[in-house]
Formats: sequence, C-alpha cells, structure tokens
Amino acid sequence: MPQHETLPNSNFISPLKRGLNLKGSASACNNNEASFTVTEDSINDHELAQRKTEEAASRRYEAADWLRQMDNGASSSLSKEPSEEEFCLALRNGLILCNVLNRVNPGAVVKVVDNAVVDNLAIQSSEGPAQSAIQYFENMRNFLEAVNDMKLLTFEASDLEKGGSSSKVVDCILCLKGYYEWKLSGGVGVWRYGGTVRITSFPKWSSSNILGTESVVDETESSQFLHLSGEVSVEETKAANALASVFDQFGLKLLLAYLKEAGGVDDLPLNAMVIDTLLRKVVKDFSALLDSQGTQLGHFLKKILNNTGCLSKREFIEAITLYLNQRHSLASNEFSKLCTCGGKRDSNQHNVNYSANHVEIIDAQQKELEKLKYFYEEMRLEVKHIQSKWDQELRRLENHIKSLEEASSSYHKVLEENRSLYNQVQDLKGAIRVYCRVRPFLPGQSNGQSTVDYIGENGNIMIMNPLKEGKDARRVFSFNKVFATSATQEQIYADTQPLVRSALDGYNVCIFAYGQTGSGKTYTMSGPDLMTEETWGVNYRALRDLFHISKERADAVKYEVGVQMIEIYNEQVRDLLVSDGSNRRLDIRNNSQLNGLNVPDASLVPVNCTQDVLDLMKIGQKNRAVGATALNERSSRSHSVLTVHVRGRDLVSNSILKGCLHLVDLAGSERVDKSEAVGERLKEAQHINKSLSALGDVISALAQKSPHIPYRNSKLTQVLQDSLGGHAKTLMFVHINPEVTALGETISTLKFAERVATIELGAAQSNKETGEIRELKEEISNIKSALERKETELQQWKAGNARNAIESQKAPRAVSPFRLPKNGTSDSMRPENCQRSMDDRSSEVSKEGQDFPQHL
Ligand SMILES: Nc1ncnc2c1ncn2[C@@H]1O[C@H](COP(=O)(O)OP(=O)(O)OP(=O)(O)O)[C@@H](O)[C@H]1O
Repeated sequence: MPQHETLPNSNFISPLKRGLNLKGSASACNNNEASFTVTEDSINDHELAQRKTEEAASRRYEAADWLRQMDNGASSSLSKEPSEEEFCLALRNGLILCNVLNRVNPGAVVKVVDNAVVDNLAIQSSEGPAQSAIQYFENMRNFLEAVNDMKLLTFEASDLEKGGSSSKVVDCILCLKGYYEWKLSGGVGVWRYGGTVRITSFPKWSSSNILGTESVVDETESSQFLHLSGEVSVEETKAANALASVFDQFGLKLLLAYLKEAGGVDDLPLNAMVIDTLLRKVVKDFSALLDSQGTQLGHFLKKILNNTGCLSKREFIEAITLYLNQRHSLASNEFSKLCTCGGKRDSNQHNVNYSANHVEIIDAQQKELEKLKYFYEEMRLEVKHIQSKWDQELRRLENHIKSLEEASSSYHKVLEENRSLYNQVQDLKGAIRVYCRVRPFLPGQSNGQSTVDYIGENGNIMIMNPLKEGKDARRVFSFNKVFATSATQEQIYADTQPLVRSALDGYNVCIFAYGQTGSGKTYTMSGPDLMTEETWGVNYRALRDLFHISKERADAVKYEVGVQMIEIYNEQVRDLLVSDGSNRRLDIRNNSQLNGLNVPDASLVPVNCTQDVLDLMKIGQKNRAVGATALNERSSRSHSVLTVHVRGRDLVSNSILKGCLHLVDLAGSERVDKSEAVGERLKEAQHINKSLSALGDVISALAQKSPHIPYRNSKLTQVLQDSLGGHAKTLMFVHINPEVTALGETISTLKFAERVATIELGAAQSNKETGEIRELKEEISNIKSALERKETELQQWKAGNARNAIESQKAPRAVSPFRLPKNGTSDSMRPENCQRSMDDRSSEVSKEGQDFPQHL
C-alpha cells in the first residue's frame, strides 16, 4: 500500500494502528509533518491505554468469575463482567473475599462478619451505616492480614474506594487463584505468580492436600514463599524439584511404614487425625534426618575443600553428584570410603558409574523381586487351592476304598459261607469231595509253559493246550477246591482236618490220592521227608491230630487207635507191617463182623503217639514194593492203604464208637504204553491199570446209581468198598503235573476226577452203638453160637445110631428158632458170595464213561 511505503521506519503496523494511520494520513494531507508526529504519539498512547484497559477488564472478569465460583453468595452481588466500580463495590464489605480465602486456606479468617448480621445491626441502630462500615472494615482487615501472612500479593483497603487501584485487588485475587490451583494440583514443584514464588510444599501442603483440613497457614508454610523481584532461576527450580522428589521418596515411604507398623494398612481406620499425626511424625523425622544429613554433608564438603585446597565450581558439583549417587546406593561403607578419599574426581569416576549402574540393577532387581513376590503369592494360593482339592479327592478315594474293602470282605465272607453251605449240602448228599492239587515244576524241569492257565477262588481250574488256538484251547474243570502250586502241606491239611476228625466221631472216612506217576500223590499223603515235621503229609498230620483230640477228650471218651498198613501189588494184598519179612497174601472180607476189619489178617498195631506211627511207617515204607520206571525212578507201582481204626468208649453212656480212616496212596494212573515197561514192569502196570479201571467202574456205577456196583472186580475196590459205597465220608485228592508233555494225562485225570465229584453216596452214618444195642448184639451172637452148637449136635445125631434117634424123638426137645435150608449150605448165604455172583452177572456195567482215562 502507498501509505505504508511512506512510513520508512515502520516494519509492522497493528490493525488498530493501521486504522489510525489511515485517519492520520488523511489529516496529514491537511497538516504539517510535526503535527503528524504528535498525532501519532498520542494515538500510540491511546492505543496502549486502550489495551491496558482491555487487559485490566479481562483480568477483572477472570477474578470475578473465579470469586463467583468459589463463593456461591457472590453471584448475587458480583456480576460476571463487572465494571471497575461494580467490582470494587461488591468486594468492599470484604465478605466475598473472606469466604473465598477461607475456602482456599480454611480458617485463614477466623471471624467473618455476615451480610445479614451487619444489615440487622444497621436497622436496629441509629448509627446503622457507620456501624456496618466498621464491621465491613473488620472483614477487609482480616482478609488483608491473612493474605499478607500467606506472603501472597496484597492491596490496601483504600484500593477498593473511589480513586483506588482496583488492579491491585485483581492481582491479589488472581494470585490467590493461582495459589489455590497449585495446591489443588498437588502443590509439587514451583508455583509462582508475578514476583511471588512458592518453592515447594512441605508437610503442611501434604496434609492439607490429602485431608483438606489445613486450618492455619503456619510459619513453616509462610516461610516457603519467596518474593522475588525478577524471574526464578533454573537452578532454583531444579533444587525445588529435587527437594520435592526427595520428600516424596522419603515422606511417603515413611508414612507407608508407619501405617504398616500400626497394624496393617487395611486394618487401620483412616481418618484425618490419623493421617495428620502420621504426617507430622514423618515431617519431624524428615527434619531430623535433614539436620543430621546437612551436618554430615557439611563435614563432607568441608573435607573435600580441606583435602583438595581449591576446587573449581564444576569439580565441586561433580563431587556432590558423586556423593549423591553414593548415598543413593545406600551403601554406607562406600560412603565412608568416599569421605576418606575426599571425593577426588579422577579416583572416584569409576565408582560413580559403578554406583549408578548398581542402583539401576538394584532397582531392576527390586522390581523383579516384587514381581516374584506377587507370583509366589499367587502360586501359594493356587497350591493351597490344589492341596485342598487333593485333600478332598483323597478323602473321597479313602471312603471309596473303605466301602470297596467292606464290600470285598463281605464278598469273601459270602463266598466262604457259600462254600461251606455247598460242602454241607454235599455232605448231606454224601457226595465225594474232590480237591485238585497242582504240582510245581521240579528243579531241573523246564520251567516253561504251564498247562494251568487259571485257578479260580471257587474251585475252578482252566487247563490250556498251547498247541491249540481259540475256544478249544481251554477247558475249565470244577472241584470243591483247587490248590495252586504254592499251597503248603499245612494248607492242604487244614481243608482235610474236619473230615479226619469225624473218624473220632465214629464215621468211616476215606482219603485217597489219585494222579499220574510223579504228580505228587505221595508228597500229599506222606510228604517228602518223614524227619521234617513241616513237610509232613496228610497221613502223619491226621494221626497227630487224632492223638491230640483223643487226649483232649480223655475225660469223656476213652479211645483206642490201631493202625494197619497194606499194599495192593499185582492184585495181591500184602501186609506192610510185618517185621519178619514174610510175604503172606491176605484175604479181604467185606462186611466181616470180625473186628469190623476188611483185611482181618493184616497186622493191626495199636499206637499211642506220633512216634509210634513214625516207627511203623518206616517199617511200612521199607516193605513197600518200589520199582523204577522210565517215568519216575521212585515211582511206587502199588497202591498203599494206611488204615487207622479208632474205637472209643463213652465213659458216661458206655456206648462204643468205631471209626475208620483209610489213607490211600494210589499207584500212578498213566497209560501203560507210555511207561515203556516190559516184562515184570509191564505186568505191574497192567495190574495197576486193571485196578484203576475197576475203581472207575465202581465210580461210574455209583454215579449212575446203578443197582449193582462192581466192587469185586479188583482188590482195591474191595478194600475201599465201605468207604466208596457205604455211608462214609470220602475225599479224593486229584494231582496234576503242569508240564505241557503231561497234558493228555492231565485232561483224562481231571475228567475222571470231575466224574468222581458227581457221586452221591448218601449221608454218612456214624458207627455208634449204644450199650443196649451192643448187649443185644452180644446176645444174638451168643444165640448164634448156641445154634451152631445145636446144629453140630444135630449132625452128630443124624449120623448117629437110630436108637438114640428114636429115643431122642420120643423125648421132648426145644425147637430152634432158626430153620436151616434142607439142601443148602451156610456158604451160599454168605454175603460176599452173593455179592460175587451179582458182580459176575453185571460185569458189563463198566463200559460206561467214555470220558475216563484209557485204563478206566
Ligand atoms: N507240591 C509239591 N511241592 C514240591 N514238590 C513236589 C510236590 N508234589 C510233588 N513233588 C515232588 O515231585 C516228585 C514226585 O512226587 P511224588 O513221588 O509224590 O509223586 P507220585 O504221584 O506219588 O508218584 P508215583 O505215582 O510214582 O508214586 C517228588 O520229587 C516230589 O518231591
């Protein structure tokens, strides 16, 4: 623009000035240059004044606005944008100012004279206006004194009067506002307003800031304000910040420690008083520390000065920084080192860096530690939780196991009860009891595959054929009980004992061992070693038991025990208890009334104790025929029968008990072709097979409840007739060899045993004779003898002279009650002969039982 170009010294022209300039240039057209300059100066003054007025107004509005916000009552008397006059008028009574000051600094003006009080006084008093002016003045005076105490900007009371400086009033209010806002923001660092500076806030601000209950600004607080004429230096700001930060670190940590000391932050009832008290303590401690540290620092600095003589300002600051770092690292020993060396820059440079790093590391480690603590706590809780869950689970499992235990024990009880009930039923039926025993592998034998696959608790045994597959490979057999290879002699006897004991009650009992050669028959019946009581078999244990019980019952029953021991070898019965070596053949007489013995001619040796039995056994074993075969070197090729006769007399009733216990160790049941025997051995094997076949026939006939039982087909069945067919208690131990090579024999043995188990002999009967029966029997026997005598006499008479006969016919005679057959003999009536003729007729019966071993 051309006008601008006409103003060579002017680089910038304000719009206002420009406007005026336009006017000026217009008038310049009419006036000279001097008048133009004057006009320009006056315009500048005017502009400045205008601006000042605007600025003053703007500041006044700001002050008014703030006063209205701070004092609710102010809005009625103080407008938002008051004129200078309105502003002064509204504040003149000091009421708004006092109220606001009390909000900024509670309790700063203790007594504030209210509008209503003043107005009332004015109405009541004739000197109303004068009185109210005095009251207002009191407000103003109190306000100004309080502001002065706070070292804030102040003004004169007259500044609110006409002609006074309202700008001073505005300055005071805005200063108060700035201070208030600084306080609200936490009061940290430096606050300044014009020439008024507050360097930092000490405890009082903290407590007031936290509690809002600061009552009076005390000397300590007031002293924190510095009135500076110029700007605040950077150093001062730094110092103030450092101080504030130190206080934060120290004060708050100390406060926290006190709170914790007071029984835990959570439990402490926090109120203003508590905080105030704690903060006061913090400040006191902090002041004490400052004092002591100041003294220490003083010593340190003086020492540096003394040691080094003259230090530049920079070196001095470095020494202080070093000191601070050392202090920061909290290593007191390092601090003393530093003091000793006087804080020389070069020697300690390394330490400074080291210390700074150290602090950093410690900080980082502390943070890590906090994290770890947190994780540890979390973990601890989690572990606790898991632990309690485990505890619950364990308790649950414990209960479960207990209930299972109970169930299993009651299951076993029920199983045992079932077994005993079953046995009772079997006894009532008179069924032959069958126990199966599996022989273990012998030392030196292949300990390979066993044919016994499984042994059940309820008398089942599963035999497996390893050469077959699928269903056919396995077969289950059921007996009264199955003893595994681990069964001891004692366990075997425990199940046999009740049967043995019933011999003492007058029962006939037969226990016989069946099985192929080498399957363990002799082991079960006699045991491997006579000398070792532990391994004694059923025979010795049974006799020991009988002696034991008979001793126990000695007061009630008088027992006599006698033993016979015979051997059936090649269908000949031989006495094993002969000591003279005579090899006499013995006859068998069933149902013989003589002594009640089947083999009456065999030695019956009374025994009183176990030792007697052992001595006899030795003789018996010596006499027993033992031959070696390919299958078992020690194989006995005969059946041995140990018969224990028990006769008991009841000492009270005088009744007689007669019990008989047959303990039979049969010869091996294997097929003859397998033994590879020839000559004498072949003959033995054939006899053994024949007798076992006869046993099979008897069992088969008994099983079918056949009217004729072919006992007389072999000496063995004849000897055992009373025990198999009579009302006896019979137990068979069936033995098996677990080797795969013996599988065929094992199967046929088990089939035979299963068949035996089905036989029902009828309930066993005790051979108990009361005294009366015995007397009657004796009477019958006497009559029989008398009859026999008479018969002899009759024969003599028949063959005698007729005269005597005629005379005897004439003479009266007693008639025999037993008429004899005219042409029969007494022999034809003998039961064994009847039996024999019946047996001969029905020898075909033995063809049954295809399941039985070949010899059966
Ligand atoms: N349960 C067992 N525990 C340990 N060894 C046993 C068992 N049963 C048998 N034996 C052993 O097996 C071998 C043959 O046993 P044992 O003589 O009793 O058979 P066996 O059937 O009587 O034979 P045989 O028909 O020839 O008389 C013996 O050495 C015996 O000690």
